[in-house]
Amino acid sequence: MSSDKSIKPELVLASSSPRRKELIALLGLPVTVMPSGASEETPEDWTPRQIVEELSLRKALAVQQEMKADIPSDSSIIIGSDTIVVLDDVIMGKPRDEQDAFHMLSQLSGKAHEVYTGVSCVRASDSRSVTSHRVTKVRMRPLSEAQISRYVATGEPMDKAGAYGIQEIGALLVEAIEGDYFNVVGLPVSLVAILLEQFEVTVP
Ligand SMILES: Cc1cn([C@H]2C[C@H](O)[C@@H](COP(=O)(O)OP(=O)(O)OP(=O)(O)O)O2)c(=O)[nH]c1=O
Repeated sequence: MSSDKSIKPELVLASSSPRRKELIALLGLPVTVMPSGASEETPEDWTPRQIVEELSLRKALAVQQEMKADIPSDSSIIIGSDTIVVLDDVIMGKPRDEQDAFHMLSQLSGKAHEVYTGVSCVRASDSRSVTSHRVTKVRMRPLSEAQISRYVATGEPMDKAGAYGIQEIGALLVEAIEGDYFNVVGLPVSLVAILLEQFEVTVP
């Protein structure tokens, strides 16, 4: 056994997502949750990669600014994340209302799309940041209008990009995925582990 000289910091999850909270626990480090009030507005001409990377950094930096009011622990690392669904050149965030959810699911029906998730880690003490993203391909089975209506009526789509949750009833709509499942759920945990290595933080 080698001696463990790695740093064990506190993680601060800059998110209100219950899925991200559950997933980050897999890293086995102490976690505090501080939802970020950062704006999710982006310019029309940004690429999917730009959107998820910039927004994840924006969310983490907003929480870092808030933490300055408290006494920041030097070893705290703030983690921000953002997920979008991309169908050809259509970018889908969370639906505005049930009608929007129905429209998104009608577009996704019977086709493959990409889920982009950005992750940003910001060190509280000096604002050093590392940011990256992952892409997962998801193919949905063809859905009838009645099936989409019934799914929308469950209320599940409303807080999720692309109006579905692969980890819940939305699993029944998905035919195949290619890539990181956790990326679709909203936090690619192995990418978080890779980014944390940049701060000499090792996790199992
Ligand atoms: C595609 C898909 C998305 N999602 C979720 C992940 C994200 O929580 C959400 C996309 O919205 P985001 O804006 O990425 O995140 P959020 O508003 O839920 O939380 P915060 O900004 O505070 O971190 O969609 C699923 O839970 N399952 C899925 O299958």
